[in-house]
Amino acid sequence: MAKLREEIAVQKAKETELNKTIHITGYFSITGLTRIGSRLSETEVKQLMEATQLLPSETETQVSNSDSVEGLLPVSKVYTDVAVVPEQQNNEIQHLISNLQKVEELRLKQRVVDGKRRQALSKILDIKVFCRIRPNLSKEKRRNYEPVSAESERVRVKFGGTRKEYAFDKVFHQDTTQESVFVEVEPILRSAMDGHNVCIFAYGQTGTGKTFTMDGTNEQLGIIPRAIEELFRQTSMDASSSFTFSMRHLNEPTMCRCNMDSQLFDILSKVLLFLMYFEFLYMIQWL
Ligand SMILES: Nc1ncnc2c1ncn2[C@@H]1O[C@H](COP(=O)(O)OP(=O)(O)OP(=O)(O)O)[C@@H](O)[C@H]1O
Repeated sequence: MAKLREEIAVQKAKETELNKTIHITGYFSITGLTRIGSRLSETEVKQLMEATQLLPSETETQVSNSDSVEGLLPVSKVYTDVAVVPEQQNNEIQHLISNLQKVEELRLKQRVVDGKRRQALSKILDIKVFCRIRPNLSKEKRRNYEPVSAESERVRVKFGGTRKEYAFDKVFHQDTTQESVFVEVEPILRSAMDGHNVCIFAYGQTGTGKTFTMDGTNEQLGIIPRAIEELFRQTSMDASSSFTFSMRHLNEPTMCRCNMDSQLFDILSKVLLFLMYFEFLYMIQWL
């Protein structure tokens, strides 16, 4: 009998020891779960706890003090402390994460496309020379002959028995709208946003339409206001970057009045600085 009692005491001691181990294992498992809690849904945590038989049965609402191990919280207390993310919030978080991944992928794609566009533009955007022919104004006397005839890239000028022909990248005819002129200039703005220094200038004799082309009127905006508007529009579309532009607007009216003789005209043509207009130097500089 005494031996039997001794045996029972040993078994009880073993049982107590085993219970301690279960609580300790349970505690650390749940602590681990709370660390990754933000990634697990409530159901997932429950399933895990049920699998390890640590979750108290639904009927078990109260846990006696004897359940707690010295220095450790009872299992039910630990369970309620677990920071479980509710199912709906978890879905929203997963949705947000997948959206962020998509945005990041799109950004990467855009960077590749930007790189290609930059390469393409640097090939196209050399020096471009355009010629705009001003229409006759109502106050001007109509001549019975046309001193200027133009094609899409050539202009022929007849004056004093001489004829001259000039080649351009593009010729804007008399009826060309401000918008059509700006469309040709627009790629240069993209180039400015890519970090290149760009310059647009108009050259020409007084009254030929430099101010009209660059500034325009309230009804017919010229290159400068359209360019500023377009720059703001494009930069506001890219919230991930910040842009700093510096612009200079130079006016050199005397030069064309004093020196508009054929000699200077020829020199300018030869060094490829020729434009029909030269009054405004409009510089957009990337810093
Ligand atoms: N493409 C055009 N269509 C209609 N009107 C034009 C055009 N170009 C110029 N004009 C008109 O011609 C006149 C002279 O143009 P503008 O003042 O732009 O010349 P400018 O080259 O700037 O002259 P200046 O060197 O004396 O300042 C203005 O009344 C302007 O409205």
